[in-house]
Amino acid sequence: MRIEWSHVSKIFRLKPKQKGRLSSRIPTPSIGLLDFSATVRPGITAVLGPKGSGKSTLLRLTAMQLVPDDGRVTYRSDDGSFCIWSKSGAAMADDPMLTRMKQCIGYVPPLRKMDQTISVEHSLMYLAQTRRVPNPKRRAMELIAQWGLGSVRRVPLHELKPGELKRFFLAKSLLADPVIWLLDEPETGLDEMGRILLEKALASQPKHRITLLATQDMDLAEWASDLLLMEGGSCRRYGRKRWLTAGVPQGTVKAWYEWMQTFSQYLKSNNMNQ
Ligand SMILES: Nc1ncnc2c1ncn2[C@@H]1O[C@H](COP(=O)(O)OP(=O)(O)OP(=O)(O)O)[C@@H](O)[C@H]1O
Repeated sequence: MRIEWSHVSKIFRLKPKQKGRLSSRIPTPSIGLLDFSATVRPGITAVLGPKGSGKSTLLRLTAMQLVPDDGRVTYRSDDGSFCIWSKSGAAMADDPMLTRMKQCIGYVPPLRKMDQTISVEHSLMYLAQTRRVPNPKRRAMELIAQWGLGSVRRVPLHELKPGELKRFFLAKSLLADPVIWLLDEPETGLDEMGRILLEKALASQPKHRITLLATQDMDLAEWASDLLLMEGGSCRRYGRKRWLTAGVPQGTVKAWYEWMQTFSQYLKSNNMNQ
């Protein structure tokens, strides 16, 4: 499997606020992605970049939760078959190829509150059934054990502590054993046990899986095989971690990332002075 993004753009248009109310005047555009092109292969790709550089937009779009304004995402299988997510593709909402592809994607959103009264166990079993996972009860129990949720399996989702909820989201994203695993800042709200279990899952991930790990945590990014650096909604750099980090004396993702940011700031200030 490969994921190819070709000239993908996503612009959010927010109505400007006026005296605390939404005005009907011209909306302010905000760049989510701008002419983003890249291709990723199986392995773990750390998606890095400053706040607002488009990491979450890239993941939500790849999870088919957002529709691109322009360009397309191609999910290309090893047998030559492919599936395209684009504005025109999204119009065919019940396309069986897209539905099948969506089932191959596990997405972990940034931490958010849940007001659901369903228990951890029932929620996982129900979701496994709706996704037609074989033997839903067994799969739910496997994930409860894998993510250390045994003691809270009968607890309603709205009563979970943030760390437990994060582990629940991680478990849920893996229900259908996804070929594509999208993690949006998984470190946020994660407890100590969750951190250990997440690192274990990254270390033992199946060879065919593509994991996109959007993170601000440079230690977590060390688990990646590839690095993708974003800036202003575009791909600034993509490549093997070992080659990119070989260019900095410390040889770490943190040092490479800081060096790239210094370089960016230098270029920006140089352009402003011209
Ligand atoms: N739903 C939305 N409505 C309006 N603007 C949005 C929306 N989602 C993202 N944006 C804007 O798009 C840009 C990219 O945001 P995005 O969240 O993708 O960046 P990010 O790199 O994930 O940032 P962070 O590290 O803060 O999560 C930002 O300017 C953001 O304000």
